[in-house]
Amino acid sequence: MTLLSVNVNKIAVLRNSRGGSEPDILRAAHTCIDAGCGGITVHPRPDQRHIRPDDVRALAAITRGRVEYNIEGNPFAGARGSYPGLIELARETKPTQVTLVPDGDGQITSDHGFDLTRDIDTLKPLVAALRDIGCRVSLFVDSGATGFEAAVAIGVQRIEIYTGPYAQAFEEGRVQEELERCADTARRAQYAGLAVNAGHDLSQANLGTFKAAIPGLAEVSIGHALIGEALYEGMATTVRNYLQILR
Ligand SMILES: CC(=O)[C@@H](O)[C@H](O)COP(=O)(O)O
Ligand SMILES: NCC(=O)COP(=O)(O)O
Repeated sequence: MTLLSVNVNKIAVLRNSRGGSEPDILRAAHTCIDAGCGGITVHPRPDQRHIRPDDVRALAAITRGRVEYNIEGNPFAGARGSYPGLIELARETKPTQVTLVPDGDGQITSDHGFDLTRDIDTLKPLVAALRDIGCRVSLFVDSGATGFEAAVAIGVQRIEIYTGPYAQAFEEGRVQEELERCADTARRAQYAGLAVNAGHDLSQANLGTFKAAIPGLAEVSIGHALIGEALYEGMATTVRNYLQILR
């Protein structure tokens, strides 16, 4: 069974749009956990547009001993600002897994993975620091990535395949080539000794096809589509509840 880790960034986007504490990110996480998800994911960014350091800490407390906790981000992000930084947050909160992602500070969302051949020396001390803290370490990579043996040699345990291009291809009805690229990437990573996660723009529409093509897929982290779908699927009940009050 592939573990579903729900990314709750978008709950925080909504909350931050008004200030205050609604919608409550912890209530949302509890709801996902009670519904049976296997993990909660956050991707704090240095501009704190959604997940803030206090959210990272509070979610660590409610996930501990119940489900996996996955913190994603660029370890160098906000290096010059007041944002505590990914490694410091991991040291404080001890998540199950840290997924390193090579985002720029102001990037609107993640849109590429590491080049393992070029980035491996930079990653080495970070991976070591995270392993010392006791976190599983995963690296965000594009389909078609190479250099998995080198990643294993520095202590990396998983990759997360960036599925944005897969989701785009699926929507455009030309999925086969990108799906095969993802499957080949997963096979090579597994052969090198890495477990394989996947994420970005996965949805109820495109997830089944992806899972069927990737034997042994360990985890998917899903936020944007899942939160949007939850709005649609919960909307009718909520409207009916309001109408009941107004009778
Ligand atoms: C690494 C990845 O694909 C996700 O974490 C995605 O970037 C979500 O981040 P945002 O919610 O900030 O777009
Ligand atoms: N790692 C991917 C993730 O956490 C969620 O990405 P998305 O579903 O918000 O695109």
